[in-house]
Amino acid sequence: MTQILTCNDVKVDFDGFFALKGVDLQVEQQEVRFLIGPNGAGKTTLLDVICGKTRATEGSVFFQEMEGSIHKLEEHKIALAGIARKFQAPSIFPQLTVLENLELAMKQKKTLWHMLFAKMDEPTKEKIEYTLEKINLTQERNRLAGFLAHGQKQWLEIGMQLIQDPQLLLLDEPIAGMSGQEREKTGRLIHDVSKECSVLIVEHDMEFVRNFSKQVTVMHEGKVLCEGDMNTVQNDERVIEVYLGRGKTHA
Ligand SMILES: Nc1ncnc2c1ncn2[C@@H]1O[C@H](COP(=O)(O)OP(=O)(O)OP(=O)(O)O)[C@@H](O)[C@H]1O
Repeated sequence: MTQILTCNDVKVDFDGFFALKGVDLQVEQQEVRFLIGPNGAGKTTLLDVICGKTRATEGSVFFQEMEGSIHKLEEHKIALAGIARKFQAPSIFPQLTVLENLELAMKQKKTLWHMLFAKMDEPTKEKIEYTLEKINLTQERNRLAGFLAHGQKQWLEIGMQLIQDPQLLLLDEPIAGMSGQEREKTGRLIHDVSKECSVLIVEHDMEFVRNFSKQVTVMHEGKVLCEGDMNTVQNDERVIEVYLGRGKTHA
């Protein structure tokens, strides 16, 4: 398998407080990687570094075949290079339909001329149909996004990222607030997505991780504590200590 992302010794210093103290992480092509760990472990900060929202103080982040580390690139350049980030709060346009939201997301990569004057060509239409199908919203295409159920809004947002053809999708607690059925559908969607792009997910819900993970990376106090399948990490003494040692029982 080819690596798509390599983080080497990534450190983040917030005015003297090191949120990341030297993180090494590799993600392979078509991999779904879960990132877990107690509150404050540095999971979100790591996603922020990868997408360019936060600057690493030290270390490097290599993406695909790109020359040099991407950690000094601006956020929009990293997005253009193929790293998409879905934040916890949906950023869909509630007053537009599902279809219009996807059209808008697709146009983000185009020129101003295209955005204003170009009609949707056949490949664009096909792409939108394909994405609608993938995120399970074909039937909802003409509904205003604001009226969608919570889970559907999250899927639309994932669709708006996917339509821009990322090679790596970063998700921060994608199932927060979802019903059991929505979680199940989201898990399947993520695995479906991974056929086309790698997915790195921060998640606290251990049942979801257990059900949908292959490889899990556990972070603790700004470092990677251990890696492996869920069975391996759950039985790792260090992991038991950081979860149970702090009175947490959900690992
Ligand atoms: N902008 C910032 N300035 C100062 N400290 C920060 C900043 N952002 C995060 N931190 C601190 O860095 C540490 C890591 O935070 P981070 O949000 O990455 O952890 P996390 O593992 O995602 O936690 P959670 O699971 O609670 O979301 C925390 O102690 C947090 O308070």
